[in-house]
Amino acid sequence: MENIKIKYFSDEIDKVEKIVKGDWIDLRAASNVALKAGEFKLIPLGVAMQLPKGYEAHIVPRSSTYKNFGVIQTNSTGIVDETYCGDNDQWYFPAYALRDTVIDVNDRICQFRIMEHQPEIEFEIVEMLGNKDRGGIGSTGKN
Ligand SMILES: O=c1ccn([C@H]2C[C@H](O)[C@@H](COP(=O)(O)OP(=O)(O)OP(=O)(O)O)O2)c(=O)[nH]1
Repeated sequence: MENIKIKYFSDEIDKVEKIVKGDWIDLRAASNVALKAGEFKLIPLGVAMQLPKGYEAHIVPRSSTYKNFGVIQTNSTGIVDETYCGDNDQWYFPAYALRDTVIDVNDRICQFRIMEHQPEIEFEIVEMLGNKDRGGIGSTGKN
């Protein structure tokens, strides 16, 4: 069991908890947000966290986020660094609206999980990798 210190920036959102049906942990909009089609806004998620040592967090949309709210997450996956743990390091959801939309405070708009950092990596420059080519993108065909 890992411990995560969490600070809330709003009393209007429910506390973070694992939703019984999903493995990832849902996050909520911490304010009412209206977006016009084509507009971008950083939506505050109302939390800051001290992640366990050696971990980062990955934020992605919920599968239903686009259907419910008409927004996509502009960075596709948000990475929260372990060092992003100051008292003002609130988490945000970068949202791009494809239609006029309203997101209400406390709506569950995205989800996160923690991941261990990748191992330390050293790059070794070579002339040849010496392996068989797999083939380019799509080279295995459609069916
Ligand atoms: O969807 C996201 C992605 C990132 N962050 C926070 C946590 C992360 O640690 C910090 C910086 O993110 P990142 O390093 O991906 O952004 P950058 O564009 O490289 O900015 P910076 O110069 O702050 O590193 O912003 C969020 O709140 N939401």
